[in-house]
Amino acid sequence: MLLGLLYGCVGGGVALYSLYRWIIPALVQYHGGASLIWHDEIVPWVLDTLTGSTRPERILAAVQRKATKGDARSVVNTIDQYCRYQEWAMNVGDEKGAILDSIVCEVKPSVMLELGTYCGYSTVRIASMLPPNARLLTLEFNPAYAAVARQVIAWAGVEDKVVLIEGPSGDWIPKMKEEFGVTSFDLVFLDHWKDRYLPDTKLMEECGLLRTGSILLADNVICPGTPEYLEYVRGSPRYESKYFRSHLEYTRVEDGLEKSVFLG
Ligand SMILES: C[S@@+](CC[C@H](N)C(=O)[O-])C[C@H]1O[C@@H](n2cnc3c(N)ncnc32)[C@H](O)[C@@H]1O
Ligand SMILES: [Mg+2]
Repeated sequence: MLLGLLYGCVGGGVALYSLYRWIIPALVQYHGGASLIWHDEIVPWVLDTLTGSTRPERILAAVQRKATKGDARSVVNTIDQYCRYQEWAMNVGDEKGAILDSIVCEVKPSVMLELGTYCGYSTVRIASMLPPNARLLTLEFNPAYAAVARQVIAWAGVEDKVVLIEGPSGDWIPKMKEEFGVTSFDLVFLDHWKDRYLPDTKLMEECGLLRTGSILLADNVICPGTPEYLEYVRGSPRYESKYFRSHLEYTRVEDGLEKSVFLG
């Protein structure tokens, strides 16, 4: 009787763990909405409750445990490993990250803006590809995320190239020229909340932060999706726009990056 109860408990535990670890992730990996609900709401809630820590804190701990200090690639690889096999997170990720790398290499920006830092994954990725003397300004309005990002950026040894600005994009974009001496951005990586892509693009235009040839690179244009932004850059004579098909970070759900050249 007691043995039966024990087997029942162990069996139930194994079944629950398998469901959490393999079965549900396999079922949701091709569906954008289901993937985001599972990975971005249910799993973090469970893990936050069980561990008393937050996902950015766990990502930072993985970096401190596994990544080589001063080695940006090792930091990027450590976060990718953690987020692919342990816990999903909203970094641009390895697959779209390779496209981001190639565009940064091609543009060789002197001054670049990133909207949405989160834990600093893409910040480190971009900063490690920048030419000498280039600057990356990155904006994050969540102070807890910014605190983690500062430590990740320092661990990667790229802090000399990065200016992390805390606050909402709508407040900071109009102050970029006077506060940071920016003339215009060579490249802008848009990866903050999706409903801000279009208003912030228009704000950058109004503030004269885009010059002929400036490039906007927007993440997640399919999942979660930015339909108004896509309609704008694809329909406006002021932009020449191209889609790079890929997948939502760490899943098989379709997503991609939109590269838009500002024509003036
Ligand atoms: C998808 S995550 C960024 C991921 C990061 N670029 C990467 O790939 O590693 C989006 C981040 O943007 C921040 N954010 C959203 N809207 C913002 C805004 N209007 N101003 C500043 N930060 C914002 C969120 O707090 C979140 O950390
Ligand atoms: Mg993204």
